[in-house]
Amino acid sequence: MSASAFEYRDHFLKDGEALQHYRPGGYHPVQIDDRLHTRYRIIHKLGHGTYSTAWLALDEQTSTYVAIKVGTADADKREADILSQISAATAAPTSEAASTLPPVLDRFTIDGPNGAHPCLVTVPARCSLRDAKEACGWKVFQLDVARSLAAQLAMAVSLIHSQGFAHGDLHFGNCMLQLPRSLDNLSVEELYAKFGAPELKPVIPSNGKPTSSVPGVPPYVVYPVWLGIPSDKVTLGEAKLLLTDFGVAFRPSEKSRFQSYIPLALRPPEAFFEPATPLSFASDIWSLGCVIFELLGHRSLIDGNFLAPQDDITAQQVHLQGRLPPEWWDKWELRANWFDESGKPLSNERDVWSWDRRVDEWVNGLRPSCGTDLVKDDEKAALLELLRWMLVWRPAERPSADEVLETTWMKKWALPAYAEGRRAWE
Ligand SMILES: Nc1ncnc2c1ncn2[C@@H]1O[C@H](COP(=O)(O)OP(=O)(O)OP(=O)(O)O)[C@@H](O)[C@H]1O
Repeated sequence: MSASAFEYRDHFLKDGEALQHYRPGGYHPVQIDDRLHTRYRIIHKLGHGTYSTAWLALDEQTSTYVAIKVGTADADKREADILSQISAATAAPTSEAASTLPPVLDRFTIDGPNGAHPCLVTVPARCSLRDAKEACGWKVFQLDVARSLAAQLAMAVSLIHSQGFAHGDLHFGNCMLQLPRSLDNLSVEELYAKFGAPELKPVIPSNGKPTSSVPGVPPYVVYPVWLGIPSDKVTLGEAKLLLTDFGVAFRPSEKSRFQSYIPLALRPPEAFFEPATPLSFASDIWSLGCVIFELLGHRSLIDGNFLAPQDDITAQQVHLQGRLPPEWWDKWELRANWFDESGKPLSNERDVWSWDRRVDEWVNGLRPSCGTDLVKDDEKAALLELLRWMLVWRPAERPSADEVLETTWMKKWALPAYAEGRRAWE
């Protein structure tokens, strides 16, 4: 019997991994209280992605909690290598940016019914920035918190780039908030009392008849634990970033990468208009600009869920940055649906969202109602100067991550907020 012959007993299971991925080459059927690599006791589920399930485990040798990312058997196995290479090169204690990357605490392979699964042991995070925002009605961060996180993210990207790697998947779901180490003071029972014990959803054959289970399919799936916090409640002292998911990171100098894996709304335009030109560090800079906006705003810079077509995304980008370079403009087949030949939008003025409008309404619009500071005019001007540069059409004209850190907005607003936050961590 294959995994497709199974379903959850609870048909409305949200946040559960799709059962059909429990198949040869897919997920490993991890269960609560499993002991991995003889020392890691599985305590709870943290989440799942396309290529992994992630688990909270107790390291019985050190009595600390760790996160274990258990890859699918067909996952690219290089993530731990890449992280190890970057952290080996940044072991210098002076590298503040190194604390924004997950340490590789251990790595091993599990041989299971679905194949050999790479396992990466690292620190557990509190929640992603996306989940923190989802948990907040206003979908905002306090202004200083947003500034500090933006500085840390730019520092993390600068560090990765300095080691020759591009991240390739910079988005809100891969930016996490660090968890205070005080979690280690909790026993497993106390942790369950505080955050909830694992909720198990039985997996049953779709014909409903009891049958012996298939080794590659777990007898139950687990709801992920919520260790997180609503975005507006994050204090400056708690705003410690962890940039995760190096599953598609790459070294542009070693191997050309043409395909972008990043969600369309944050995907740089060269991925669409120049599919035969390799992506590079500048592609991360475009996405970083989008994430910085999203940190400050209650909405993403480019409006687009996974259903939004590429042309709709391109049209919004043109509303922001003006006419495309001529060779791209000519290549854009559906251009005439949105713009005349001169680049003038065909839609109503109220449907055209300029940089100014996006900052006034999407960054500042809700801030008075939820009692957080506004981005004032001098900061807005510096922020727009930075974002316009990061989202320049031609990749070669975008700033490097180091240049981003040298801009007025970073030096006058983001880095000072980060420095103030650091004092609260110590
Ligand atoms: N260190 C961690 N601490 C807490 N949760 C984590 C951690 N690492 C991963 N997760 C959770 O597991 C999920 C999957 O992780 P990740 O995005 O790294 O996996 P992936 O399979 O590479 O996903 P993608 O579909 O983005 O390629 C994350 O969205 C997050 O909820």
